[in-house]
Amino acid sequence: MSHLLSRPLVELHGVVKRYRLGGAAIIALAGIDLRIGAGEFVAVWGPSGSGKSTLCNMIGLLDAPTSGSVSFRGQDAAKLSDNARSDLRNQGIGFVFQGFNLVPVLSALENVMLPLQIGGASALVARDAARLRLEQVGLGAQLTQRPSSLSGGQQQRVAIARALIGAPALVVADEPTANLDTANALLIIELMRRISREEGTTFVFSTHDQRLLERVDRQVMMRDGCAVEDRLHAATVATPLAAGGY
Ligand SMILES: Nc1ncnc2c1ncn2[C@@H]1O[C@H](COP(=O)(O)OP(=O)(O)OP(=O)(O)O)[C@@H](O)[C@H]1O
Repeated sequence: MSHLLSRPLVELHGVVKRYRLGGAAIIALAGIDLRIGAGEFVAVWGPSGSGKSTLCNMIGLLDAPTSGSVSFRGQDAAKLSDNARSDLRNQGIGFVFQGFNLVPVLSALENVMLPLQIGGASALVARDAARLRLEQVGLGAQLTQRPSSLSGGQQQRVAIARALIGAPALVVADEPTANLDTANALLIIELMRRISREEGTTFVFSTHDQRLLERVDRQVMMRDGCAVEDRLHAATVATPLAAGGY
């Protein structure tokens, strides 16, 4: 789907993020303009320190820019109260992290149920929805297992199921494959892309692994806080590795 034709879900205008470290100013983002449409599958690529995580935090409304604006579903995040911004984020955006961030004492099912229960859903409703999501990511047989008994790839699939449990329009994944081997990294990307295609969910993930870029529709290349390249790309589909993988 073209980012020029599709309705923008996220819009960044002139986004600058500056940090102070001692007396020095660090420019993490140097003025980013970006429009991400509904249903796009986007990789943010760049070397260490180029600003990928900072950009993900902006897109996910986890952090505010020093200057410039970030809008989600047409709403300028800076013009919302803290509560309204949290509501917008909680209802519209799911997150996946490099370290999976699962609760160790909870089962896979309980981990995925958690966001719905925090949002006020009954255990019955949350359990049914979580089971469906875990089946969708190929973990229907691992519902009662704790994270420590799952592989890294399986833990990240639980985290993806958890990110999707509220049916968000956008999933932001900061280096979701950094702790995985290549085979599992590719499976995770294929899984996210399949869900994006099936449900129209927008995915934005960061990576420093260039090999993953051929699996995405759009590549945003970061260098020194700037988006130096933003291009559409005909993604390679279904590899033998991914077929039947989960
Ligand atoms: N909280 C912070 N305080 C000070 N400087 C920061 C902070 N967060 C990020 N930076 C700096 O901003 C720049 C961009 O960091 P960022 O983490 O966004 O890059 P990255 O591309 O995600 O790097 P990596 O691949 O290593 O995670 C770096 O120079 C980093 O040191």
